[in-house]
Amino acid sequence: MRTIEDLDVSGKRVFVRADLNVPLDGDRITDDGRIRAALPTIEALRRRGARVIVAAHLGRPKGAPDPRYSLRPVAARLGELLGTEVAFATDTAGESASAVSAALTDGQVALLENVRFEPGETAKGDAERGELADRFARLADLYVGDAFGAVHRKHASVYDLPGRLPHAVGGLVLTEVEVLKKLTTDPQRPYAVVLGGSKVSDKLGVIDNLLGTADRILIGGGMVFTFLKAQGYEVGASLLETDQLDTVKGYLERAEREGVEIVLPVDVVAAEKFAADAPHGVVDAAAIPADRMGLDIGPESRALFAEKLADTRTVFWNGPMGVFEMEPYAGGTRALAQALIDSDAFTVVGGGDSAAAVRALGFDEAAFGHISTGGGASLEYLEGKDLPGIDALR
Ligand SMILES: Nc1ncnc2c1ncn2[C@@H]1O[C@H](COP(=O)(O)OP(=O)(O)OP(=O)(O)O)[C@@H](O)[C@H]1O
Ligand SMILES: O=C(O)[C@H](O)COP(=O)(O)O
Repeated sequence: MRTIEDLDVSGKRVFVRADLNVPLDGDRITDDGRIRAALPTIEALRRRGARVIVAAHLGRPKGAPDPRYSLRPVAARLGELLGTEVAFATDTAGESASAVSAALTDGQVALLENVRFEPGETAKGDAERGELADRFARLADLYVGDAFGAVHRKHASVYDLPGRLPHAVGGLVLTEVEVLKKLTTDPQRPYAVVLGGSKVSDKLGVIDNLLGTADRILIGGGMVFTFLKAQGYEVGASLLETDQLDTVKGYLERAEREGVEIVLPVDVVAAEKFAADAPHGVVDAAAIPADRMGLDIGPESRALFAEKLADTRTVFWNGPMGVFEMEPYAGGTRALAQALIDSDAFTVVGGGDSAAAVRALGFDEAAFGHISTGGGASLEYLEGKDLPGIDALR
């Protein structure tokens, strides 16, 4: 793969696909980690006189403009971090984008509005994605793929556009891949993987592959309930992927056959509703009341998870253990982060929300081996799957 050093960027318009999918509270950015991670590539291009057009997605809007998912606050933060004004295009590949791109001078930076406001970005059909990629291609001379968190998405700005412009891989993608490679090629053992979060169906598939490589798999977060249900327990109003129950039963059987330990919580913090002020309490994982939802792993589970991590040499963690954004359900994630710090393992934390949780709960990033910007992306890398956003850059 060509790197940005291999491109002659001076005076050229360079389309940089970054992952700026940051958590927001209204229009306030609650964690800017992904914006910071995108800076080195943008700064390197600016220094060399490129006209930088940054494109990114935010959340999962439905292929049409939606003010809740506007990247405008991200443009402002990016400008603050770069110490220069960032022009903002109010559309993604329309008149505003063309005008902003045409007005850039050497070293200037612009951000396009959320690429997922265009239905073509996430379209299944090649033709529809291709049509949008053609419009993107008219905005720029060169392409740099640096959105590590989105490389597992076969989307127009990630997968189709690089085929239409001379392209290179960005430094963030290179760094991420280098670290994750260590986990796929002969990790030091015991090797444990901790899975949580809420994108359950996106992430369950990784377990199939992990059963062949990890020694222990610890399950927390919203992922727990599909496992508990598969074991025959009631999970009340908790997050549940009913159509995955058979798959999960298969994982549990295979784990047993192959001697891989799957560690599930023994207690959970269950609440009457998805709210910080809802009545809540610790219940047995095998007896979640019908009107309650599990929003965190309980104290006994935290101790159990810490014990299962204490002797590990390598740990990959993706997905918060609970709804850490609300203090009553942050304890599990806090305890897990502490257990990783207390172990002697090489630790990799993957995922936008997982990394945000570590920072929001006040941990020092340097206490972890690596904090990856990719959640689903890093899992798919570990699964050994083809990543469209990397394949397209080869
Ligand atoms: N028990 C639970 N019920 C519902 N939501 C939960 C539960 N536990 C954790 N979550 C939520 O999971 C979300 C994070 O999940 P996600 O799978 O997106 O994590 P990530 O891998 O770090 O991020 P990404 O894949 O987006 O990079 C958090 O917002 C958290 O509130
Ligand atoms: O948050 C992420 O994992 C990436 O930004 C990709 O987002 P997506 O899961 O909505 O494609």
